[in-house]
Amino acid sequence: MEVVVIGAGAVGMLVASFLNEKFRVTLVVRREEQACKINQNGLTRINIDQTTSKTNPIATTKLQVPEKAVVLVALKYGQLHEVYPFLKEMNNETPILFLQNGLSHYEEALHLPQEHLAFSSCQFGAQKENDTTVVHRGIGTLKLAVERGSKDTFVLFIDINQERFPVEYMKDAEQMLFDKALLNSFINPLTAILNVKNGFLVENASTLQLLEQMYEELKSAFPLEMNQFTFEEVKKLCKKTAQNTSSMLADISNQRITEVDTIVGAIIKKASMKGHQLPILKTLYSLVKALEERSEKM
Ligand SMILES: NC(=O)C1=CN([C@@H]2O[C@H](COP(=O)(O)OP(=O)(O)OC[C@H]3O[C@@H](n4cnc5c(N)ncnc54)[C@H](OP(=O)(O)O)[C@@H]3O)[C@@H](O)[C@H]2O)C=CC1
Ligand SMILES: CC(C)(CO)C(=O)C(=O)O
Repeated sequence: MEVVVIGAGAVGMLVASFLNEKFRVTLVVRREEQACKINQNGLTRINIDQTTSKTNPIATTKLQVPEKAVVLVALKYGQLHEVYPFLKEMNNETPILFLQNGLSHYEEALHLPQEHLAFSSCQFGAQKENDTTVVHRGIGTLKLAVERGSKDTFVLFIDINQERFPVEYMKDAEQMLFDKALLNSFINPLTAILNVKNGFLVENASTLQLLEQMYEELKSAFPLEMNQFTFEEVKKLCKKTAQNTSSMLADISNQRITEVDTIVGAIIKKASMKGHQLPILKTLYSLVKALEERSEKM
């Protein structure tokens, strides 16, 4: 089986490096410079135990997918619109797996013509060190839910090292994405605003209290949806990815537009449709927007 990973950022490089231990992997990158570096030096993954693993995917800037390949989309939400036209024209039998956080891409992806479509919720931490090196910053499950088509098409992760890269198959893609957007709403805005790593949020008494208050606020807006969602899960993810720079903090630090709309904005919208206001989350949303605006002016 061949795998094509579109996007060689933190998640794309980490996932490609694990999959390349078993399959032929092509990484579609945006910059020629990154393609050359990966083709010359390979891809290096720094594992949690500080050991390194080297693989040799093929890197290219050409968006091409061979027959019988599975396509993984590892772009940020805001970058998806650049590849939708290509995905639409691709063979209908080519399976696509989306790896984004947030909710907005769910409905959009459903309009694609492909017969096999899946979504995932990545609970690991990944950080891009440079164009050829990715740091695994927290072992966490990659949850995968097949939205349509056959589950067998997406068994590609099954033989990957389960200790370092656990995978869990989920039934309901929309619920899975919603749960992850909730988790990200706790972690991402606060880490971006305070410029701290994920672990800080549960080590600091004031941020821990704020997380608890956010949990109560969200629970009163989504009592049924959060039936199985405990505060322990939030703490667990902060601890598991303690050393990670959240993707939102990485965006703010690099003066890029964040995914706050598809994550926090989408949760606020859902709550408001049910007649609930989320004052704490709305404040965090505005603060992240303020940081984005400040970057634009710099
Ligand atoms: N980082 C993390 O720990 C986690 C991230 N996620 C989610 O995973 C998704 C990806 O995030 P992450 O990997 O951190 O993001 P990054 O910004 O690190 O990676 C995005 C990559 O996409 C590349 N890119 C942009 N446009 C194109 C294009 N048209 N064709 C090919 N490549 C392109 C960028 O290239 P260039 O470098 O040239 O700009 C960049 O390397 C997000 O939705 C995020 O929320 C989920 C869990 C954990
Ligand atoms: C899992 C977590 C919180 C890791 O930082 C993440 O999803 C992100 O950074 O966007």
